Amino acid sequence: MQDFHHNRAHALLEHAEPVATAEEVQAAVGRVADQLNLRFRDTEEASFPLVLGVMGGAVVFTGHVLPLLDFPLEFDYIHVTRYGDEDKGGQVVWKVIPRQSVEGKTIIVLDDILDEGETLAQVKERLLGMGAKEVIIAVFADKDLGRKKPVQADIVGLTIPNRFVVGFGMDVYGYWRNLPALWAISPEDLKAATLE
Ligand SMILES: O=P(O)(O)OC[C@H]1O[C@H](OP(=O)(O)OP(=O)(O)O)[C@H](O)[C@@H]1O
Ligand code: HPA
Repeated sequence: MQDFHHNRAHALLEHAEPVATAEEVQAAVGRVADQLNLRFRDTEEASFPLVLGVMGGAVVFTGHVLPLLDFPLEFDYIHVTRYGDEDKGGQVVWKVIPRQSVEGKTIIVLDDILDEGETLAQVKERLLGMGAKEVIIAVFADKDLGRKKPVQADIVGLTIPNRFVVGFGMDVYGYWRNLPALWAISPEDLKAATLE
């Protein structure tokens, strides 16, 4: 079984093409942090935003961006998924909803990728429905689909091509969230690794 996963995970990377190096990834994280710091610097209101990381993909991005933020904040996570171990999105499933009140709060939602936008559209709608004052969406990567999405990100680290990508928290069939750089998986390798 271990051999199976080892081989399958490596086969998926065999023809992968680089999308962003580890250095470019870190530069993108820095840009997101700079924009958030600018937005929350010297705000008139006693702004104390609640940062919500959207697990599981946002775990790496969140871990890198949080220490770069220089304003007081509180942090929690939500867990929402719609891809599971697939390369195509399905229904949005909420595994963990916000565990504290969001009422009246400014929320910063951190996620790894805005792809078709279904996940973050639902997240934003739900948070606003729960009484959040404002929802600011910051994503590490925005996939250029060449069409309008149901939600826009307020802050984007990198705009990436319309390819299935992996690394920096993003997985392919559950593998390779741990890669420090971003790679596009070849469609043939994606197909070959599909389990019946
Ligand atoms: O814009 P969309 O097309 O909705 O896709 C974006 C979402 O897909 C990924 O989550 P996924 O469902 O793969 O779960 P994960 O975070 O556990 O990887 C990613 O973390 C985003 O939350
Ligand atoms: O391109 C992607 N890669 C990994 N996870 C994703 N979730 C949405 N799009 C992607």
